Amino acid sequence: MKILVIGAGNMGLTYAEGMSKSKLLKKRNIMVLDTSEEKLEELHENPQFDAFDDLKKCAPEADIIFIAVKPYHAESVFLKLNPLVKPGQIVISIMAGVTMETIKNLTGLTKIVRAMPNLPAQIGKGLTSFVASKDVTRIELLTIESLLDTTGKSVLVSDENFIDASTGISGSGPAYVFYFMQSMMEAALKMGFTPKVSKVLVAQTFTGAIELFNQNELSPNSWMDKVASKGGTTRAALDSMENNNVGELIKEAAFAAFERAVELGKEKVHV
Ligand SMILES: NC(=O)C1=CN([C@@H]2O[C@H](COP(=O)(O)OP(=O)(O)OC[C@H]3O[C@@H](n4cnc5c(N)ncnc54)[C@H](OP(=O)(O)O)[C@@H]3O)[C@@H](O)[C@H]2O)C=CC1
Ligand SMILES: O=C(O)[C@@H]1CCC=N1
Repeated sequence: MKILVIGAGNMGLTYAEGMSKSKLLKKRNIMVLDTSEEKLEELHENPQFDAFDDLKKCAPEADIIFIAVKPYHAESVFLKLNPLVKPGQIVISIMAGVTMETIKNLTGLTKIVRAMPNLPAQIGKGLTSFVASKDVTRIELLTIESLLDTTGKSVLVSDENFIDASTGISGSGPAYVFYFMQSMMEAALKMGFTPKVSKVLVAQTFTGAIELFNQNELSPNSWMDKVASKGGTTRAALDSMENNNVGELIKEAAFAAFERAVELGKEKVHV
């Protein structure tokens, strides 16, 4: 099996590196294509991959074409791929919003997987939701799941709408966590801690809370109750958040990302 990754940015390279460790692949069966001179220079020095700047030289060879360019480059890539592909090739797209229908119409391929990963994939702690067109067989789906799992966990969803929805939760979600961290670090600095100590206070608090949360089935609300003493400091903070509607604003933000993913799917992408 040969895989072509188009777009060697944050996510494309992460997946290329993850998949190259898969037992399903023989050595050097990952081809990577990018348009940036700088990226190509780095890729040529990487012994794990074969690097390309021309689709004609690699697209016909691939069993799986993994597309990781920005959504506004999607159409240009699809139109260049169209005359080069052959039936039976599988496209996996991780581009936010770009629909399976667009991919099918513009590439002419019918075995399509739309996936939504997130940035912690870079350290093997990612979450990828994915959905497949009906032409993808059960065995192919198992192969794809195993490839996606090289960067963390995956969740197969029943409907494409859940890919846009999961973009609002897990795809964009790491940025919401960083937003919260940033605010807590700014508060720590304002209280007089050094940047170094502020970082440790915040990072270890997040790590500890997540590890506790993952230990059992308790809800976040139940964990909040364990931290908050009646009339104490945590209650003061949680009341302040409630009074300022922080919870509702976070939900609104997640829906803004979901809606933006749907919108991206309707926008005409640039050629
Ligand atoms: N970053 C994230 O957390 C997540 C991103 N995604 C999705 O992943 C996709 C990639 O995002 P990300 O990795 O952050 O983006 P990057 O900009 O880091 O990577 C995209 C790469 O593709 C290159 N490129 C542009 N046009 C072409 C082309 N025609 N052929 C080949 N390569 C091309 C870019 O080169 P150049 O820089 O020169 O333009 C760049 O190296 C996006 O569609 C995004 O929606 C999904 C989930 C999470
Ligand atoms: O911001 C974006 O559009 C991409 C998709 C999810 C995370 N990053």
